[in-house]
Amino acid sequence: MSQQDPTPPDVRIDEPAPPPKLPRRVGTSRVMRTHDPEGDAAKVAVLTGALPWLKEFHSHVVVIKYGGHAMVDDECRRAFADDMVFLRTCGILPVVVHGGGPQITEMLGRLGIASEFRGGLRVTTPETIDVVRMVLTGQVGPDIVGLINQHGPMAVHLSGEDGGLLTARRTAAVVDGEPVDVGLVGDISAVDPTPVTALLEAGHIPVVASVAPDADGVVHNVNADTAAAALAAALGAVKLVVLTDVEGLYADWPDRGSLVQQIDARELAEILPDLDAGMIPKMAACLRAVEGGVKRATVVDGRTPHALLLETFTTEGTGTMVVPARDQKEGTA
Ligand SMILES: Nc1ncnc2c1ncn2[C@@H]1O[C@H](COP(=O)(O)OP(=O)(O)O)[C@@H](O)[C@H]1O
Ligand SMILES: CC(=O)N[C@@H](CCC(=O)OP(=O)(O)O)C(=O)O
Repeated sequence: MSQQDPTPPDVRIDEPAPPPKLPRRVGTSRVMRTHDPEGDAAKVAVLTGALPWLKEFHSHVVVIKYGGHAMVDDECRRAFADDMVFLRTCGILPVVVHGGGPQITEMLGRLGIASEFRGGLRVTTPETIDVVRMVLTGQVGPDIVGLINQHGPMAVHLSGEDGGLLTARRTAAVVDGEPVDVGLVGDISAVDPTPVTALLEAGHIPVVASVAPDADGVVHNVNADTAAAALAAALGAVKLVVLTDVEGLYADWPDRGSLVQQIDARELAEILPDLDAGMIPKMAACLRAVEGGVKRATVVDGRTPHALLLETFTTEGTGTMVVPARDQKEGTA
């Protein structure tokens, strides 16, 4: 080291040493934080803005239809599970009805069976129903339960076959206004909500697969939107949220230029016959729920993590909301 350079070799004067890392809250150590009044005000606004909705939904059932197309990636699936636990922890009673259309199609493909849809419903042969039942009750449902239960043993899976929950009646698809036979596909003719209410009372989050026996015990494939709507009405749910792979209902499909924010049951009934395949069972389900006494039914983009929280706890919401027609609202007020 020269006389002109008094700096000891182990000290670098050009890069100041980083400040010591302080634990945020340990004993009496000081806690450092950046002063950010605007950021804090925004956080407070979000929290206080949620209050009316927490009050509105507290102790009420909210049915969430979780579509197979919304189970896109691990982040979304984890966010969905977090949201269910969030609702339950807030004192809201979430009931999940799940689909699994893409997962069924994938399994059928692996087994060399082609998938065909008519009017948004899967053509279901006796061979197909076995796969539908296996995928929904043996794969998709338990996967959802597993994710939720990473927070604690809350979720319990059941299907429409369990405890007499759902009874199906064979139904046809509607294509160009005409009924078309699609095999072992059912609509819901009866709901006995007891198995679900018992789970809710025990503090659980019921997760329901949409297969159901008819009056003779023959298992039918029920579109999950349809099952969710029937269950929401039977449970007296305050809200139905349908998570899918699109932002909501577009008035100008397939251009996606104009998303419908809110539509009432009467307007929806008018446009329903003109909708395209995937949206028919979905919007018919929203209509059925609202006509069955559910105050609002919303179609939300499940590919956006936590879209459900945004929809539930903000006044602006997100997606497309179906509300009762004005005279229906007055009649039920
Ligand atoms: N008017 C519309 N607005 C939005 N999406 C529509 C419309 N008409 C048809 N669709 C289609 O419906 C699909 C949603 O239905 P589907 O694929 O059955 O969903 P899921 O699997 O969630 O039940 C959308 O991805 C879109 O391709
Ligand atoms: C009759 C009918 O179409 N049943 C559906 C049931 C699953 C479902 O509805 O799944 P998504 O919600 O993911 O579409 C099917 O077989 O695909």
